[in-house]
Amino acid sequence: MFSSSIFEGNLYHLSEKEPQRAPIGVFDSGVGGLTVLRQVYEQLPNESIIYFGDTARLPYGIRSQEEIIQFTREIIFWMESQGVKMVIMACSTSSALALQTVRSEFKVPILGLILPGAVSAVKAGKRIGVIATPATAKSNAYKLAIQEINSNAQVWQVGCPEFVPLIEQNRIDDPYTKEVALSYLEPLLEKDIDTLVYGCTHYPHLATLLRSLLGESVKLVDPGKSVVEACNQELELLGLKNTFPPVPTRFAVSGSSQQFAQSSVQWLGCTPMVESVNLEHLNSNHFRLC
Ligand SMILES: N[C@@H](CCC(=O)O)C(=O)O
Repeated sequence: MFSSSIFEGNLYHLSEKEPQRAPIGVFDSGVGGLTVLRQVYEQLPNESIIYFGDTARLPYGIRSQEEIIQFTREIIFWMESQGVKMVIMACSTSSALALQTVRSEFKVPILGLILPGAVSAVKAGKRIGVIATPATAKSNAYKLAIQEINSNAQVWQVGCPEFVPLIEQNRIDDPYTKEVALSYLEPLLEKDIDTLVYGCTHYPHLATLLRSLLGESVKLVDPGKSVVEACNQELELLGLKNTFPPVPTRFAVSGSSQQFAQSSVQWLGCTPMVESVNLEHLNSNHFRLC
């Protein structure tokens, strides 16, 4: 039953009595992962979730690969200690720059956004634009994954350094955000793209604005939706789907819990209880030994 899992050779040996009841860990640098959480609520309503936002260290998109790998390790190490049965990297930057490295370092299955997003992009079109953080765009992760699936697909990527800070500051309706969005989309519109991939989980928060600038003909691909579909399949394959009533989502951040509670209320529709978690004590020593 396990043999067709993509985690073959890296199986999570669950020792608890009812592993299905364990939560799924979902993480991002900030509120971006809430767009993935929304998909989890829609597609996997029975699952319990631990959401972590690394708000003390965002934005990730201008960090080095070494930093992103280290932050990702610390978060997954913490999530494992909280007993998660699976981790969804709800962050394209971590998925692009850290997934390959950390997947072999942990027992817990870890899902990233790039491959599921690329599969959906290839189904949607052939002239594909990707908007992403500078680190993700520079990594070429989406472009390589898309062209590996369809070598005829044409892919143009644009790094969008201003989007994450604007979204985290809740400046979505600010005219300046529209100006910035137009400058990022213009080169893609000139290429006559038929599909646009949200190469960062923060960007679906700009869906209304982006749709108004793109017109109706360009298809929007949300890798967050695709990774949750993949998660559903993995849970099924591993016999880990929760059949019990879920517990309320636990929210944790590395920065100010109050600030996160305030900024996430508009996306969640309620004010969450948010814990502050200090990942510093998990620092390098443990990982140097790995
Ligand atoms: N949500 C982001 C992280 C962006 C950032 O912190 O720069 C991503 O998907 O890449």
